[in-house]
Amino acid sequence: MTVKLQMLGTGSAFAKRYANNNGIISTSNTKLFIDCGITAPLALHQLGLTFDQLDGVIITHLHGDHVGGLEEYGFQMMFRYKRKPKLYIATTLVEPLWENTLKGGMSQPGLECLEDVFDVHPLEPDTNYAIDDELSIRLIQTPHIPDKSSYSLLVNETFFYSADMRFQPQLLEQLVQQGVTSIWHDCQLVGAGEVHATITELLSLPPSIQSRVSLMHYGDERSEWEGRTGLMPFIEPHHVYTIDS
Ligand SMILES: Nc1ccn([C@@H]2O[C@@H]3COP(=O)(O)O[C@H]3[C@H]2O)c(=O)n1
Ligand SMILES: [Zn+2]
Ligand SMILES: [Zn+2]
Repeated sequence: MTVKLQMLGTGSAFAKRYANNNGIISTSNTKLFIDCGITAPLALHQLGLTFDQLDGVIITHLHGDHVGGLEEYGFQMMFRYKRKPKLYIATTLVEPLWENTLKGGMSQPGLECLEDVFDVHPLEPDTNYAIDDELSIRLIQTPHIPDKSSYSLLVNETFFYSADMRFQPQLLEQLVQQGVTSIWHDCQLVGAGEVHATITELLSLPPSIQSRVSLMHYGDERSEWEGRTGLMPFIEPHHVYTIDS
């Protein structure tokens, strides 16, 4: 059983050297986007892939660097490939994704709700969902923007993908105690960490946690930080990682 994860990009929302922090998670049967942000359609093309080569998408929250590519994804699947992609998303985000993000661009006669475009699979947090025989996903609600729902992903009980979240050392400790062996964490390299964990905060983690952490969702200043991130390597865009070995 091998689950692979390849990042289309590893950049922060404002990064220009790195595409949005979106991934492709795959098993022998299934290939899904993890988020589909503004730069995802171009990043996918640059990897030599097309939308019909994926089965669907898992969404973590409604910022543009995570959902800004969904209009093109939905339209390409509808008009070019004639198939509804799967959309795995927290129940709380189903209505706002349509009403606040997609409706303005996508609504027309026959396209009146999210289900008209996607095969929607609403997910409850703290519940494991078997995507296929090799892949289970659990959403964990984590703090990002006050009063806006945002979710991290726990994959096969062993891999934690923060998506966008503020520093939560107790949660990270608890996850490791429960058997998580690998943590991919968003990382703000410059400035105060009002909505993301900062590199300073992450460097305060004990070695037992740091040794499991890799850094993603970083800014264009990454090169200035090479060798200065403790035990935590940067995730490389486009590299194919095996995440549950
Ligand atoms: N309260 C907020 C809201 C947003 N932001 C910035 O906007 C970005 C949106 O995408 P993100 O990846 O969540 O990162 C957010 C912050 O850079 C921010 O800095 N403070
Ligand atoms: Zn983001
Ligand atoms: Zn965000």
